[in-house]
Amino acid sequence: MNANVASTSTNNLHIAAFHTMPTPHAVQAKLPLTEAATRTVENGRDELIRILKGEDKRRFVVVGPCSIHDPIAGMDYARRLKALAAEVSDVLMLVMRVYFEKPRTTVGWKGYINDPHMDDTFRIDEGMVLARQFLLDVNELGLPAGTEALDPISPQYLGDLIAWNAIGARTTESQTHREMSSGLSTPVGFKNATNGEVGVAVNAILSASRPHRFLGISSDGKVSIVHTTGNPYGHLVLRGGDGRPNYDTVSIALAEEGLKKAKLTPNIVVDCSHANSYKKPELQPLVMADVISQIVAGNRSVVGVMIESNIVAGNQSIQADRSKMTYGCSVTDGCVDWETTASMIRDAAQRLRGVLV
Ligand SMILES: O=C[C@H](O)[C@H](O)COP(=O)(O)O
Ligand SMILES: C=C(OP(=O)(O)O)C(=O)O
Repeated sequence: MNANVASTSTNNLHIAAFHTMPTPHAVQAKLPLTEAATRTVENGRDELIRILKGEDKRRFVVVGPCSIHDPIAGMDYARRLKALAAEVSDVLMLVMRVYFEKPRTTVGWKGYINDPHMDDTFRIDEGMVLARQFLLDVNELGLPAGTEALDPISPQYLGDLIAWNAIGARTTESQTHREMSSGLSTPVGFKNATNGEVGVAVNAILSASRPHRFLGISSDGKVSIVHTTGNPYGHLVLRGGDGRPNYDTVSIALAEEGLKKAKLTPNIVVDCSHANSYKKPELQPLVMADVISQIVAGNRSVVGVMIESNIVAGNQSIQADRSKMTYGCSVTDGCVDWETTASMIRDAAQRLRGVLV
């Protein structure tokens, strides 16, 4: 690592250091994609695309911790989810939420890549390798992974291991994220804004579907002009906003109308967490049950749901003394516990059997 700042009287006044990162190619060479992981990523993306095209009548569920902070607990969760995925695969496709980058309302821990040791040492170089190892392990189990694409450079390091990307509520309106999405290799779910505005996500889907030219990095770490071809698999994620849910039948009908007006396929994912459950994780089962009722009643636009779930319910603060922390409990948003998650998914599968069209 080096640390030098070429500052002048007008430049880099607030930058203390530049530490060089290993290139994406170097990180990938250290932890290469295996055959089993490649199969999981390719099959996961294909299944998602078939669901988005209406060729596969199942629905997908992006489910897992609000953020990964402990890879041992994360893999414990992944193994449970893999077994559950096999049980419900006739009607539901499960994608594990593997979120490493947290967009904060103000400040706070920004995730496993930014600060993997959770002690403000900010070893992004180590975090990137640890995140890649975790994604490899999840994919080798045969479980596809979904993540939030927040940092526009990270996909060059990790994108080959991701089956589904989200653009978050705080960045759906950002040109940088729309440009990045236009080049991502996966289907991308754009969330409505934190104030509940859905139009920005519809605009994001349109923007990302077109080719763009912008500044980025190549796999050998060179600043480059990136040429993208456009992403045809953008869809809408309703997460509620401004303290109000938006998964009810009227909100979904309005969202469908907005997508159709923009000449987009009305594909909607409902995030059972965030403002849809007033940030009370214990309300997520009610949201999910309501959305499943809409599908059972004939709704075709809801293609998936998202659940924030962990081994243990709720959340906890990060403590310097790790022995005081609860295993398998979120350090960001509160989650439902494993038992609740399994029964939400089993109930949904039970109700969907025989009714999916
Ligand atoms: O899902 C994650 C959080 O809602 C998001 O990162 C914002 O978190 P914060 O409001 O605690 O910063
Ligand atoms: C940050 C998240 O959600 P949102 O962008 O909807 O706030 C998340 O799902 O982790």
